[in-house]
Amino acid sequence: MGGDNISPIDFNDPKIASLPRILLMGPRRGGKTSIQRVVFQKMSPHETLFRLEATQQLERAIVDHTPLCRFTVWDFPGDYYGEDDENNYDNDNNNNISTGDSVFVGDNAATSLIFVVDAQDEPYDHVLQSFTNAVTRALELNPNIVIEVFINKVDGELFLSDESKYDCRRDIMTQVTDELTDAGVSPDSIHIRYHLTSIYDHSIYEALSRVVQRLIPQLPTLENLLNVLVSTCSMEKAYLFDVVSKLYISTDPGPVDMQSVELCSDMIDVVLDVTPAEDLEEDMVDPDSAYDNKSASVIRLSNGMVLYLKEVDTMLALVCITRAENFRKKSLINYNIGCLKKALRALAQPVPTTENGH
Ligand SMILES: Nc1nc2c(ncn2[C@@H]2O[C@H](COP(=O)(O)OP(=O)(O)OP(=O)(O)O)[C@@H](O)[C@H]2O)c(=O)[nH]1
Repeated sequence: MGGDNISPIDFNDPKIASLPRILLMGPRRGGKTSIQRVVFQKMSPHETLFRLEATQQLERAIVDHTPLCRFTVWDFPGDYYGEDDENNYDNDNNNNISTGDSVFVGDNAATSLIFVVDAQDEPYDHVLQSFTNAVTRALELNPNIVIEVFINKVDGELFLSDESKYDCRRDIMTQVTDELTDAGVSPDSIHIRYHLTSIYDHSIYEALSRVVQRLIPQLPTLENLLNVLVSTCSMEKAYLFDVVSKLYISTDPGPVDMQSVELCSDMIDVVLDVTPAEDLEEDMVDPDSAYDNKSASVIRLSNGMVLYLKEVDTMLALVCITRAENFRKKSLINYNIGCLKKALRALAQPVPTTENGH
C-alpha cells in the first residue's frame, strides 16, 4: 500500500490526481476506515475494534500494486458529505483536499462514491437523508460519478440468516427511493448499486472488487481476453486477482459464484504463504518459490475440479477453475496463458501520445 511509504505521497501530482478515486463517505462509526485498513493494509478485522479512532480529517492512500489496477482511496471523516466542497481547503497538509478542487470531480478522474451505512444502527432515516443530499450534489457536479452503497456490519446475531440481510437491503433501498422522490429526483434516473458487506467475511472483498472493476478503463478488453482463454481451454471460470489486495479485477462473462471466488482468493493466500517476501518484491525466479513468473500452482478438489494459479503480471495472478479432464492438455493451457500474459502487458502500457498531446 502506497500509504505506508516513508516519503509523503503528493496527491496533487497530476499522475496521481488523475487516477480513479474511491470516496468513502457515511455516518460516524459506519466502518469506512475499517474497510480501508482490512482490505488495503491487511489489518485483521478484530484489530479494528481497538486500534481505530474517529477519522478527524481526510485520509488518502494510493493502491498501486499492479499496472492495470491503480487508484486512490479517500477516507472522509464521519458525517462529511462534501457540503463545503466548492470552498477552499487549507492545503498545508498533503492529506487535505487540494485548493479549489471538488472531491466529486477533481482532475476528471473516474470516481466512485461509496456510502457506508451501519446495518446494525437503525433507524436509517437521518443517515439516508444525508446520503440522498450527497448523491444529488455529487451528480450535479459529476454526472459520471458511480454511486455504491455498502450496507456494512451485516454480521453477528442480527444477521444470522440471509433473509435478514435481504430484508435490511430492501428497507434501505425503499427508504432511499422515498428520499429521492421527496427531493424531487426520479429514482430511476440514478443507478445505485447496493452491497451487503462485513469486514469479518469475504463479502467486503466481493463488493470492493465490483467497485474497482467499474473504474478500470480496460475492463471490456480484459473480459474479452479471459473469455477467449476460458473457451479455448474449456475452463469453467478464470479470474484476475490483484494478489496484494485480493480483489479480483476481472473475470470472463460467465456467472460469478461467490464461493468459487473465495476459494481462489484462499488459494492466493496459501501460495503467498509459501513464497518468501523478497521473491515477491523482486519478482525473482527462485526454484523454491511458489509465486513468480515461471511457477504455477495446482490444487485438485475432491469434486473433480482443478484450481490453477499463475502469475501474469507484477502482483497480478490468474486463477482458473477447470474440470480435471480438461486439465490434461497442460501445454495448450500454458500456451494460451502465455498469450494472455503478452496481451496484458501490452494493455498495461501507457497509451503513447502524439506531439500535440492527443
Ligand atoms: N461487526 C462489525 N463491526 C465493524 C465492521 N466494520 C467496522 N466495524 C466496527 O465499527 C467500528 C467503527 O469503525 P470505523 O472504521 O472507525 O468507522 P468509520 O466509519 O471510519 O468511523 P469515523 O472515523 O467516525 O467516520 C469499529 O469498532 C469497527 O471494529 C463490520 O463489518 N462488522
